[in-house]
Amino acid sequence: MPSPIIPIRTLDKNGEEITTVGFTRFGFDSEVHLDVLRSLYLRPHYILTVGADDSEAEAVTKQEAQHAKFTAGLAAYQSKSIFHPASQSISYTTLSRFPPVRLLAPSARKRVLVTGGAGFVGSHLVDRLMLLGHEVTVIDNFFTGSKTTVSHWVGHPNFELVRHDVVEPFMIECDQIYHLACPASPPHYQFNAVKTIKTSFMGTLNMLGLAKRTKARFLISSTSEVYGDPEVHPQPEDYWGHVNPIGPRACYDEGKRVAETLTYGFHRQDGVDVRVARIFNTYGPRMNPFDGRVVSNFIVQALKGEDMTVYGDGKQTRSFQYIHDLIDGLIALMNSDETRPVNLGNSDEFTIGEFAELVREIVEKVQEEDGVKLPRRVQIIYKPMPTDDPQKRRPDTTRAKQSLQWQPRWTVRMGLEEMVRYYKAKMAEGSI
Ligand SMILES: O=c1ccn([C@@H]2O[C@H](COP(=O)(O)OP(=O)(O)O[C@H]3OC[C@@H](O)[C@H](O)[C@H]3O)[C@@H](O)[C@H]2O)c(=O)[nH]1
Repeated sequence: MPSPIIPIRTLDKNGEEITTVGFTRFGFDSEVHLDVLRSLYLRPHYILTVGADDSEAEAVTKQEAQHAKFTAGLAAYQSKSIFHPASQSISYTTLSRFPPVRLLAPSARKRVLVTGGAGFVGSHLVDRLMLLGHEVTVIDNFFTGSKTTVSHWVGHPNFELVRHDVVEPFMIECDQIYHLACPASPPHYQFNAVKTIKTSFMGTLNMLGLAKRTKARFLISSTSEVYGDPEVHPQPEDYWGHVNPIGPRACYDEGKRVAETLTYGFHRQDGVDVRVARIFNTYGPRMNPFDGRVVSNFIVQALKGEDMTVYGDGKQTRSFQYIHDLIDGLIALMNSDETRPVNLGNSDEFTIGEFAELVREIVEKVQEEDGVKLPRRVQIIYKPMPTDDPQKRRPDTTRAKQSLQWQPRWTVRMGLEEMVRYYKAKMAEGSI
């Protein structure tokens, strides 16, 4: 894989530079250059909009010049978008070349189904699997996912995108199933609680049925929410949890709990080869800026100069993991022999109040680097605490370390900086 140069230095928790993500483990090579991955999601945030006096051609020329400056000659594998404020419209161009993918021997190439593959986590998994040379089919109902997250692969011979809702059966021949489909942000999953439970239960039932027939290995994305408002801290996998079965979060918490129960039912009864990832709070580029979760809310608020909304007194805690660490963990788990549930999360724990201050500081730093003058410092304001909001959360990742030799590498600061740059680009193109 060529290693193009993008002038961003990312240091891991030990101060070592991160140039690649992934690793060879359990006979599966998941390593790709970070710069190649970035070229799929990180647009230069200097995207120009068409000015009142600019023709579209002039705007494109200006945009290309800025683009070349930022990427130092690297082809960014994304369609270009040009925002026209006067008509509130956006023009997309098509890609002239797909990102280069590894050439694998047919015996090494896997046919992988990713449900929810146009979502935040799914699209990053798709990028990785595609760059590694596998054949990927995405099914998504686009309730919270978006075609734009995978549009750079549409038309590629190794890729297929299908609009499909997992509550209906789906037939395909495949070797591995990453079952990620389900809204994950509290406002989204509470929007239609019955549909969320249906998705968790019937979607998982359908995908397990498919795994049984095809003998594909099945991985489900479960969640730290199965621990509810935990009485044990940090949370190991053998903690059974503390969930309110009739509260507003139950559609998701109990939905995922029953999905895990189904998964182990098929495993014991039918010998389906299963993997269960309990994912803790994760953030990164392509997270829907309006999905209502804390990281996207805080960054968007700070970038727009609006007050940052802390719910409750801000003393509740969360531990935030960067998307690339999660994808490393998911791929390692899928290819390992570990059939027990595995926590995937970062153990760097923050109170939400502290986290708001950190996000504000990072947004200010990036704005300063870009020469943006802020009219005033954004304020942190307090709003009512949502019902049943867990008071603390931090993963015990001993099992992931022992079984997968996996530990998060990204510092929260590094991940946040990248996400701020991503959202700046989104704002520049008018989509935030
Ligand atoms: O604007 C906001 C948004 C959220 N918050 C608070 O920040 C904390 C984190 O909230 P989020 O909505 O980001 O996420 P939660 O931890 O509640 O749920 C998440 O848990 C793990 C995943 O499986 C799911 O993606 C999601 O359900 C909560 O205490 C919430 O009340 C704010 O203070 N302000």
